[in-house]
Amino acid sequence: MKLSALCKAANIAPGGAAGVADINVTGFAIDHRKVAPGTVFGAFRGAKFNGEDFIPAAIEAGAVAVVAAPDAKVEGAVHFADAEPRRLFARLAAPFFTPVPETLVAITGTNGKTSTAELTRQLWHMAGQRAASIGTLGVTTSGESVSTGLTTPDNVTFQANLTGLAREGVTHVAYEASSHGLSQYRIEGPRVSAGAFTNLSRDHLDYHATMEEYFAAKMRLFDEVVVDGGTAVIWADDAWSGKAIEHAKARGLKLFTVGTKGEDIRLLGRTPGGLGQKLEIDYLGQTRTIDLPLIGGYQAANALVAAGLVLATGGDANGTFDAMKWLGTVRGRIERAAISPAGAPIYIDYAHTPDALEAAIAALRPHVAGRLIAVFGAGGDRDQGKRPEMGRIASEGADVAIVTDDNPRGEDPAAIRAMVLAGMGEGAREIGDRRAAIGEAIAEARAGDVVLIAGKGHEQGQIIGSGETMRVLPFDDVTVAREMAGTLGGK
Ligand SMILES: CC(=O)N[C@H]1[C@@H](OP(=O)(O)OP(=O)(O)OC[C@H]2O[C@@H](n3ccc(=O)[nH]c3=O)[C@H](O)[C@@H]2O)O[C@H](CO)[C@@H](O)[C@@H]1O[C@H](C)C(=O)N[C@@H](C)C(=O)N[C@H](CCC(=O)O)C(=O)O
Ligand SMILES: Nc1ncnc2c1ncn2[C@@H]1O[C@H](COP(=O)(O)OP(=O)(O)OP(=O)(O)O)[C@@H](O)[C@H]1O
Ligand SMILES: N[C@H](CCC[C@H](N)C(=O)O)C(=O)O
Ligand SMILES: [Mg+2]
Repeated sequence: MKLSALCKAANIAPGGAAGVADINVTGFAIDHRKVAPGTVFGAFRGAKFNGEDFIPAAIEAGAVAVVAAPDAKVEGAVHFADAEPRRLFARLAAPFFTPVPETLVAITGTNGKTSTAELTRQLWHMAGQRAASIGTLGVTTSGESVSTGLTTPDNVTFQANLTGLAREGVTHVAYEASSHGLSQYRIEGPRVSAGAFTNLSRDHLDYHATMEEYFAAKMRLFDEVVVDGGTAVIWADDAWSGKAIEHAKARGLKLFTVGTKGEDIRLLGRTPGGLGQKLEIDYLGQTRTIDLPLIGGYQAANALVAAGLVLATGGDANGTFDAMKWLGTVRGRIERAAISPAGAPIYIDYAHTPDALEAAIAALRPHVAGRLIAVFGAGGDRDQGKRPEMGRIASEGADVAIVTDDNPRGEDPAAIRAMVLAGMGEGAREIGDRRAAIGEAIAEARAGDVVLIAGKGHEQGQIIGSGETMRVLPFDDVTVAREMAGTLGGK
């Protein structure tokens, strides 16, 4: 594709550079090691590196244009200059990455992005659409799931994935917009019909200075990313929902609110059952009952937001609400892994924030006749302030709380556990080795008890060390829970 055609399609002036018309563009890269002849290179100032340092090497490798800050030094290639080069790069790349699926929706919020994206995909699939989700679980279609390593992949991977999916015939994609992804313009480019906000609570305060800054990063979804005239689907029951609604209104988006305070899908009642729950909702003045085969108030919220996204993008109401009774468990989100020898169910959940841990405990509480035994930890090289809060929530909410390791990364695991334990009352237990901690919880469980293993969900490894010494030791909570239950005589 000619660079001039890209500029025209993206409505970008190439800054008076001569010869743009004749330049052939063969691809886009943000890492100079991926530059080939004909590539447009995005040189960004990052947390670890200054991409501008690699401009000469990128040009040497054949970059024909460089998107970078105005004061970057670009010699021997066209310089697309902008104070926000990541955004300009995404816009310039968008016409290159075609086709794209017709219907794109993005989900932001501290917790519930993966679940909502995946449940949206399932609802579309059941409505006969070719659908995919992109997020923490990777790129998921009805046939397979391929990991990308990040929740929100970099912009080139993201746009290339969308084109790949469209070529396979996928027309509908729901994807997660993490705050890192939003603040780094990783998901900019294609046309996004609707955005959803699930909730906001403490996380990532190592990356964002304050909760307000963290919220502002998320609100770029409504302020800038969703297309003019698109829809904002908002979970209305969160403390930050009112502010999210203000952003959507200020931008002139259509509002679709969901929850007990929702105006579009109003949750009237929720009754937990054995393996699921009954939801009573009001939609357009009509009361409906939904048999949701997932447990927990949090998963009810995510399923209803997913339904909101489907309806906001043209889905049929009767079909969508009916299909909710067939929704499948999202991998690692209140997923039942095994039954202990004494008959206690063992659930795996991805709760790695205080609010999520509270939600996971609340999800299981109605199913506990005896004691709730929780095994949990906090990740290394991440927000430290959340650790004692997680400790407090586990010791208040669970009957037995065992602190263990969860991806210590570059930190001393014992020091992380000590910070978690600082928030816990008497009786807190500490077993660093995750396998041993899971084993102890399962061995201890009696009939009527429920075991919760929180923090790693779908993850397949324990990350130990950082930089050159980083190792990922294979570890899967579901497998370990089954092995431990099996060894002890459960199933
Ligand atoms: C803090 C953060 O988000 N970092 C991500 C970000 O880095 P950055 O833009 O700051 O880049 P950098 O590494 O400083 O490098 C600057 C630029 O130089 C380029 N470069 C760098 C080295 C080189 O040799 N050549 C070269 O061209 C890089 O490609 C980059 O464009 O962009 C990189 C390229 O896409 C990511 O790999 C990197 O993710 C790191 C590994 C990471 O751990 N990110 C986590 C925190 C993250 O993003 N998590 C979120 C949220 C999770 C959640 O949902 O809670 C996620 O979306 O996954
Ligand atoms: N709507 C919700 N409200 C409160 N907690 C939730 C909600 N949805 C999920 N959770 C909790 O958060 C955990 C992670 O859920 P999920 O993976 O869907 O969120 P996420 O936003 O994608 O997380 P991440 O930022 O790590 O990608 C769940 O296992 C659960 O404990
Ligand atoms: N997207 C989150 C995942 C955390 C998962 C948890 N197991 C941990 O390692 O803290 C993060 O990178 O902060
Ligand atoms: Mg996620």
